[in-house]
Amino acid sequence: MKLLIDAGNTRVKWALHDGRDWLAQGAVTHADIATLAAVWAGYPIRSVHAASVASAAVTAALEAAAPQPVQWVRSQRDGGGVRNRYRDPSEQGADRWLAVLAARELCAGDVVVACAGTALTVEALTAEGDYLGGLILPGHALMLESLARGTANLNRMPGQVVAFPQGTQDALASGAADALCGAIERMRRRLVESTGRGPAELLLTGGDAERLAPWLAAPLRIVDNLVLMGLLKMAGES
Ligand SMILES: Nc1ncnc2c1ncn2[C@@H]1O[C@H](COP(=O)(O)OP(=O)(O)O)[C@@H](O)[C@H]1O
Ligand SMILES: CC(C)(COP(=O)(O)O)[C@@H](O)C(=O)NCCC(=O)O
Ligand SMILES: [K+]
Repeated sequence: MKLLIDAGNTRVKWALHDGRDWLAQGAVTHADIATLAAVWAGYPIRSVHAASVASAAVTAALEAAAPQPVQWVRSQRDGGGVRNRYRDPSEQGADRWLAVLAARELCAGDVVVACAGTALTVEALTAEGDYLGGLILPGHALMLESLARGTANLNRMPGQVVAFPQGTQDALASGAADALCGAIERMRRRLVESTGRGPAELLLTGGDAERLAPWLAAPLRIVDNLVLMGLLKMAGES
């Protein structure tokens, strides 16, 4: 049985896979990583495969909780039928590379991969397996927090997402939605323009995927734990 771990900047997501099925999964905040040791001790785990974009303290806590040595995965130049066009893959968050690898498994055609977590990342992958690159933006919570912190008047709850906001709370909610979804839709349009083909698929994952989905133009597919799926793929090949 394999333990797969995706350590993001807000939460650690994990899952167990026995070679055929996903058996268990969970998510904890950084403060609760130590509680995972007792959970994982209940399973016959043979190997542990993990990706982290979090702090050294988080990776150390995961190594302490894991029942086997952790095999840390990093972004690569090539693999799984994908060529990474990032100038320096060692600079890139492993979660981004793994989401793209998983997208390659799920979609045969051109695809935009949006991971809505602490940050929003938006990746462009062609049918030929060219991962062209991607965007990094503040995620939904960070965007609102930065406005609350950096201004005198915007520390308030967001309202409704509407076309023409006529109050501060609606303006905040709608601004965040347009920034996040606008970035995704612009990337989707650029990918279509650069390939000259029909519409690209959109895969959406991360803790805010359900929040963003209603604001995005269809068609789109929400995939839970895309990064863990990419980890499983890499673990199988290693
Ligand atoms: N149970 C939860 N705990 C924390 N954040 C959550 C939860 N459910 C949804 N979210 C949302 O998901 C975001 C974090 O998504 P996640 O994919 O876990 O991020 P990361 O990979 O950066 O750790 C938060 O900013 C929050 O808006
Ligand atoms: C962009 C990220 C902050 C996203 O992190 P997350 O929202 O998943 O916590 C992370 O992938 C990261 O730190 N990347 C390094 C820089 C890069 O990918 O170019
Ligand atoms: K992300």
